[in-house]
Amino acid sequence: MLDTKSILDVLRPVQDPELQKSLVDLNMIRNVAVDGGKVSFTLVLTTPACPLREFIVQDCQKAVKQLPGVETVEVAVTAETPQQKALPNQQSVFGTKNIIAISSGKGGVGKSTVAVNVAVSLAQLGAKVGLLDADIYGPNVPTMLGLENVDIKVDKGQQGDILEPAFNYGVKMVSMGFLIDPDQPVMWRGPMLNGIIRQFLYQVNWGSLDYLVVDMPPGTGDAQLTLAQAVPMAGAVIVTTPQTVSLLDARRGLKMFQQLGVNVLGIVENMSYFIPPDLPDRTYDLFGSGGGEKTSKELNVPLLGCIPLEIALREGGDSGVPIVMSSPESASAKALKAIAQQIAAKVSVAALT
Ligand SMILES: Nc1ncnc2c1ncn2[C@@H]1O[C@H](COP(=O)(O)OP(=O)(O)OP(=O)(O)O)[C@@H](O)[C@H]1O
Repeated sequence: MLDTKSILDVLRPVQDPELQKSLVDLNMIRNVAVDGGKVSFTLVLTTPACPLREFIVQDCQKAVKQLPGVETVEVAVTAETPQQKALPNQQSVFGTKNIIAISSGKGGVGKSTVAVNVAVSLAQLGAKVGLLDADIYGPNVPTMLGLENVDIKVDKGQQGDILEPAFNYGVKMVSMGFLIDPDQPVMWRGPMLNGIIRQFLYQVNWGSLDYLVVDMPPGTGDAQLTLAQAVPMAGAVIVTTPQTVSLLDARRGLKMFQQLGVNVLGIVENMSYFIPPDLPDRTYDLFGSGGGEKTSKELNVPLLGCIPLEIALREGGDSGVPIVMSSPESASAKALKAIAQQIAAKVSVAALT
């Protein structure tokens, strides 16, 4: 007989491919209903950006259709992102489930480009997303998000000033660029960093967020230390280019996060190959190839993806319309979206294991 129990029994062997556990045991199958031959249930994923969504739905449908008498299987998909737990000396950001640092050993490798496009991709996929631009030396996130000339509002709260984040493309954002005078010499900025990062974590009206993406300053310095000590980090992503120097710097960054006890989610190789706009079928390895893959194998961390060098990606940054918005079908937008999904999946696995 078709009933809730028989449906759950047949779904029990279906596993979440990342967590390698039964969907039923993980409480990811809910609201099972049977109406004659019509079966329906809700699949609750661990991230709205799940890269394997279709695959899991198909697995579920296949399993239920084995039962005699089943005519149709309707699967409603939702998500509940798990929350990263704080260590005893850390203070979580109220309402924020996961903090992800986007870092690089060296400047100019495309760290902000990755941070912005990953944040917008996650929002496009239905996640609640914040972006904290902590890059004190080159805070270019406001330009890339089309928020260059916004005035941020400050609310006088009982516990001090609370900043209202700027907002575009589904992403809430604050930037060092809002607080520092662009003409101020860079050497005066370092000592302010710790205080501003804390202010950006705890005195911004972030609301509820699945992911707070942090665009870190390049290198291995104070910002990384402040963040790792203050808040529970879901993980760090290291952006690099295929050049040898850049990869060496990436290795250093990776070791630093590992020493700070921060889970390194993986490496992103940017500017992997060049796609000429007039010859989109041709690609050129301008900086050599395979470096990211080699480093990921050597250091035993995943390669989350490779992004081509594309003129439209730079133009998207300059014009304030990220490429995942303006040209979602371009090679770099597809790579960035897939990277965002990989990051989200790895964050959920880390929180649940
Ligand atoms: N794959 C790419 N294709 C084309 N242009 C790119 C690509 N990645 C980054 N760029 C461009 O390179 C420049 C530097 O990128 P970005 O600002 O993201 O680097 P960064 O590592 O954050 O630098 P900084 O250290 O100054 O913060 C930008 O103009 C950006 O648009």
